[in-house]
Amino acid sequence: MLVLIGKKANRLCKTFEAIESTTKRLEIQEYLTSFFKHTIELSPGNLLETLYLCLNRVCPEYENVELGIGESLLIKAIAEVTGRTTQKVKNELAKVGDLGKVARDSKNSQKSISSMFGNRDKLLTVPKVFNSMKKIASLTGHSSQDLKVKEIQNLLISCRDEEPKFLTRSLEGKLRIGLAEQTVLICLAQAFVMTDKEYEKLAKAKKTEELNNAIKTIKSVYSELPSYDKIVPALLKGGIKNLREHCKLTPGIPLKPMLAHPTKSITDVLDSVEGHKFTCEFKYDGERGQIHRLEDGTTKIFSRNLEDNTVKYPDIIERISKAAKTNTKSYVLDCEVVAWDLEKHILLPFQVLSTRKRKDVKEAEIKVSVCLFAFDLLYLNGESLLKKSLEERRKLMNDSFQEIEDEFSFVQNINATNIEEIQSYLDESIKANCEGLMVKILDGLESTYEPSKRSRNWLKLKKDYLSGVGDSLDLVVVGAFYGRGKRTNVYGAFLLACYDPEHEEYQTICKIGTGFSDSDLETHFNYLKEKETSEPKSYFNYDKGTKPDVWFEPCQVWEVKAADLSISPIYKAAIGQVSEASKGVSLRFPRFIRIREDKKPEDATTSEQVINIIC
Ligand SMILES: Nc1ncnc2c1ncn2[C@@H]1O[C@H](COP(=O)(O)OP(=O)(O)OP(=O)(O)O)[C@@H](O)[C@H]1O
Ligand SMILES: [Mg+2]
Ligand SMILES: [Mg+2]
Repeated sequence: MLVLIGKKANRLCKTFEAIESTTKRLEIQEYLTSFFKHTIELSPGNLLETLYLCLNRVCPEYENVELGIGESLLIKAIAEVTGRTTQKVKNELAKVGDLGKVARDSKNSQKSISSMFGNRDKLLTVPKVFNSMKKIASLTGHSSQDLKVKEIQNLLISCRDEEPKFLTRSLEGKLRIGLAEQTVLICLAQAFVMTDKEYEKLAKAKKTEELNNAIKTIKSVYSELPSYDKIVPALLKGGIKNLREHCKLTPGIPLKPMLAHPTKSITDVLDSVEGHKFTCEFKYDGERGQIHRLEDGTTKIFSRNLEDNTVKYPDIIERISKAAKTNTKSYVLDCEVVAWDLEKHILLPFQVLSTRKRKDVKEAEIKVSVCLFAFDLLYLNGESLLKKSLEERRKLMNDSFQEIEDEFSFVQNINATNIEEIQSYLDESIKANCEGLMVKILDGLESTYEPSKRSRNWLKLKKDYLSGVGDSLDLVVVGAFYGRGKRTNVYGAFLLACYDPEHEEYQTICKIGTGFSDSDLETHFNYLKEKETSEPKSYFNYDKGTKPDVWFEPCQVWEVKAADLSISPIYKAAIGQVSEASKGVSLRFPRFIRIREDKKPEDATTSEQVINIIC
């Protein structure tokens, strides 16, 4: 069992070490729960900061502050603190593949600094590390690079033992100790239950029940209100029992959107919804928009990834108050923003929307008009609607908003019942420039809004994949091959990977050279050449036989269509999970569709989703 010694940061570091050294879920939970318990008992004021350090973040996810300090800045700081040349640090990195380990080894082999370990004032503490990281993440502008290096150096100087490793990795934004957010939530819930005085007195079965209930509560609260800034103080004040009361869906704080499950045929769909009342809606091809109207009258719009898109859509902000009826004061509305042809009154494809500017958009200069298609209402006038049925939510939405021609509309839908009706509605949706249909259960417990879940109560049915893979995949570019012939000045083909959150690694899935226009290839080359790394990242799972000419930092997600999936001896997606241990999955005839600006590498298609497609 873990020995907790020394000051707080070192204890946290020891916990990280213990977590990293095992892959057993229960052991990981035991380490972290015990650490949280100590923190709650001994220094509750540090709990929030501790939690953020575990999650490798400095603020709620939706504020989108990226740590991600570039490799070259870190190398510079490490070199200066340890008295090595940057070249030496780079050489080490090429050998070891993990800048964290390089920092630790350089630091620990350096004798002159060791005298500092005796100076307790210089030891790292959780608040010191957290505040420095927050400061580093917020620095911008001309002189910020130097200031960042200085701040990093200050931290590194005070590091000892394994601290440089975890600190460096955290600064890179890649802690990677195998600690998923769901695990952190579980441990937080357990720690609060276990520190309750009454808990020890309970019988064993009752204890298990309490723990399970607490975990359920915290997960559900977090998906409605993804902000530890709100949750941790509420927990410290009223414990887990009162959490739901203090932390509810709040306009202004985006919730993780409900996601849909892919299907491959109409009979698939009908099997799934059998016995339920359901609805078929057009599936519009634009960008998701979660519109929040706060009590104070402010309006905000958030993307699928909880990014604040308010400045991108001044036109939407302006019109939404006309669409809301007089009695509609505060709300959260789930919509799709789609490019719109004002003259012909028709939908335009996603490609048109993607040309719209992202920042500093002035209403008078907007070239791409959009129409808003509302499909769900999650909050209305001070009340969360998440637990209501879709039928009830839809009725409230229809009663609270009014359509405005060319600007705001409810999604088109019918309550079909048989294959023929669904087929003809699917054809109609394609004619209208939509991607296909969304089929949703309308009533009963299965029709509540499930934040962040890829639910079977929402099914997507796309036209072109009825007989193929069912859906496109969103994959990360991890490497490239130099082009030949016409493509000599750019990369000609790329190595793609899916993401496995369980092992925190990117697993290669195919080589792709099709679907690119000449201008696509140029765009990709110009963007990706800056992202080349000398060695593959240690968290890439690949086979030597597929080694590309250059490797990249994982930085971009591409939507890709494929004709089929097959078992492969050289690609690593879902390795060992669909066939023999040494085999993975690969895509057949992959074709590039578009860049997914709204997804980060870790939001890419997961190996579990790949398994679902192939099985
Ligand atoms: N009627 C609708 N109801 C719900 N979502 C809709 C509707 N019409 C369009 N959408 C869009 O479809 C998306 C879900 O399908 P899509 O295949 O585009 O997902 P995605 O963005 O690729 O994400 P993922 O592949 O992870 O599900 C929603 O996030 C939303 O943006
Ligand atoms: Mg879409
Ligand atoms: Mg998709």
